[in-house]
Amino acid sequence: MLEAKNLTKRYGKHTALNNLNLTIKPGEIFALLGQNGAGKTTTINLFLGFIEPSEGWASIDGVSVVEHPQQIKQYLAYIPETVMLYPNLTGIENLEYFSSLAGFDYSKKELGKLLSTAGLQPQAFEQRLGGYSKGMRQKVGIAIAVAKKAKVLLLDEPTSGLDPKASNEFSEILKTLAAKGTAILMATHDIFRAKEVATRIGIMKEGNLESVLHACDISANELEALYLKTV
Ligand SMILES: Nc1ncnc2c1ncn2[C@@H]1O[C@H](COP(=O)(O)OP(=O)(O)OP(=O)(O)O)[C@@H](O)[C@H]1O
Repeated sequence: MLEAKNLTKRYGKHTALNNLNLTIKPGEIFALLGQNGAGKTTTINLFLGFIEPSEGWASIDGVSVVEHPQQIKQYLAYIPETVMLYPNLTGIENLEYFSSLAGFDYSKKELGKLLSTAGLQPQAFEQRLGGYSKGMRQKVGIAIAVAKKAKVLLLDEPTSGLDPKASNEFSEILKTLAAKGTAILMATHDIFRAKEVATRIGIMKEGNLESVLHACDISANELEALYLKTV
């Protein structure tokens, strides 16, 4: 479970995130929408412990991000817009390396199964990452998250630049992970993808979480209209 309580980040006089109160339960996919500079990445970076809050706190399963940064790293997986992996290693070698860093020792067969579950085609397993498409790299990122048994998945613009098919596959994988109990927070500019994949959607403006909706209560067109009205 992800929790933010009065979470605030200021840079000098500028408030990047203002008094965020948010709980994301296991099995939930929460999509954060908002214009450039709304505070989406700041929110994710506070959960990751990349930056410290000015006020309030962020926690994962009740464990404070600021007080227990090492413990938090075991709980979460992060998929940025471009997943950073080793281009000279193959898909399976990257997965092996990153899961061993997290303390897991998988057999080749288990690693292959993890990559398959993330949607990667078997012929790509032994190919170097340098030749992978963005969608393929995202799948290795997902496989790493599953290999780490991450309770929480943080994603920053994960589908930007993916073609519609890859983006759709990615959404399906997120839904499968959520169904297994992962709590997912995803920052995105893609209103339609947010409506399609998320259980709840938050719209941010100038550091404030202006509204939170259940995806099932609103059509994509209504969401777009509300978004445009809010930002
Ligand atoms: N290191 C920093 N120093 C000063 N201001 C910062 C810093 N990082 C972010 N900001 C400011 O905080 C605000 C929120 O930025 P943030 O990156 O969270 O927005 P965002 O919603 O993720 O935008 P985008 O969609 O462009 O990624 C912006 O006004 C940004 O300029």
